[in-house]
Amino acid sequence: MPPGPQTVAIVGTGLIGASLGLALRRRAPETAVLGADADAAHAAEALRLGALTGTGSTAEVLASADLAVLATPLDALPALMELAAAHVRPGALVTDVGSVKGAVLDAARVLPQTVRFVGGHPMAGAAVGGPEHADPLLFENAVWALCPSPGLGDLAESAPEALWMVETAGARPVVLDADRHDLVAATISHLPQLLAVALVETAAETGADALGLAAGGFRDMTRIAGSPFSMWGPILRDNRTAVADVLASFGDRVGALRRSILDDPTALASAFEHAGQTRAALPSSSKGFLAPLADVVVWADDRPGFLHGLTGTVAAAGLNLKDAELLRVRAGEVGTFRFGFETAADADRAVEALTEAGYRAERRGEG
Ligand SMILES: NC(=O)C1=CN([C@@H]2O[C@H](COP(=O)(O)OP(=O)(O)OC[C@H]3O[C@@H](n4cnc5c(N)ncnc54)[C@H](O)[C@@H]3O)[C@@H](O)[C@H]2O)C=CC1
Ligand SMILES: O=C(O)C(=O)Cc1ccc(O)cc1
Repeated sequence: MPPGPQTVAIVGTGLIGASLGLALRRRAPETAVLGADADAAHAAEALRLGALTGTGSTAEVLASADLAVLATPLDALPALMELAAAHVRPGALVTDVGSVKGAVLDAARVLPQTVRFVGGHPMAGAAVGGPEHADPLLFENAVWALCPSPGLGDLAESAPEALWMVETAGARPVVLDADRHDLVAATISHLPQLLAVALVETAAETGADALGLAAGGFRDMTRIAGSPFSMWGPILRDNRTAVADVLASFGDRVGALRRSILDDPTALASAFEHAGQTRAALPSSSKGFLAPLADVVVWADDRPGFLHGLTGTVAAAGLNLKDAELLRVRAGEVGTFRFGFETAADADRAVEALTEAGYRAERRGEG
């Protein structure tokens, strides 16, 4: 891992900022992490949770930083770039966590030549904001997109602090250009957010009885429908061109599905088959699209302490759980858990230890 900075400043200590602080404090306790927030209660809460080693005004923390992370909603960034231009020390690196990158790289042009900027976007989050929902493991195994300013070249040479931050947070850096990032984010993040909203609105328009009948599929597809507009409004504004293009292509696809439902069952079947194959090829066990983890599936028992015993067995075998997911559960019925391990050997050992302890556990997938 590249060497870390002495002092990190996090401006905006909400969900993402405080989660990053918690992860850095855990993995790099020698690094000072200073925080500032327009809402003093958020900075105080992040400090109380142990995500920060100190707090100060935005200008103060920016002036102390070797690495400054802007973790506010997107609409605050242009003014914060001006503040960073006035206060960040020469030689320091500035980054952000915003969900759109082209507009942020434009705003970063006010930084002086002596201050480097790399746009960042962790591909992990939650539908609720605020430091009270912070989680040190939020970024574990997630992809973290990095979009360097023009002229920076290889980040390992020009901005190792950015790679250090991502890796220390437990995430996997993916370097790409801002335009490509914004088109991909429009497709795999901004479109799904809009579809979740549209699905709920469509069902609500059909009537309360429709929502009452909704099953797991509707729930899965609409989990993010309630994400805060205070975050999504600026995202959709800053990425409106790419989002409008992606919505138009999606509209064409919906139109084609409608035509094939009415007159072309073969085309409909082939769309299902192609989508099924494409979806199956996604590594289910990593949060992003990089190297998959090795999976173990464990059948749940409806008894108190089940999960505690399960994770205890894995820990007692000296194995490091990288990811966990409840796969199927309905009220009053048992489900299955998927556990992800870094290597196939770890996953095999977990199956052995769990089976010995009386659980039904199996390896899944080829990983
Ligand atoms: N929540 C999510 O799932 C993800 C969010 N992001 C991006 O991260 C950014 C932050 O999101 P969250 O942490 O979820 O939001 P949040 O609402 O939990 O935190 C934002 C914090 O910034 C503070 N703030 C607002 N304006 C400020 C200013 N001018 N100066 C200092 N502090 C200010 C707020 O008081 C709040 O504490 C957004 O730009 C979003 O695009 C990226 C990936 C995932
Ligand atoms: O909760 C989820 O599944 C998300 O997809 C969260 C999320 C929201 C915004 C981003 O820019 C990145 C990730």
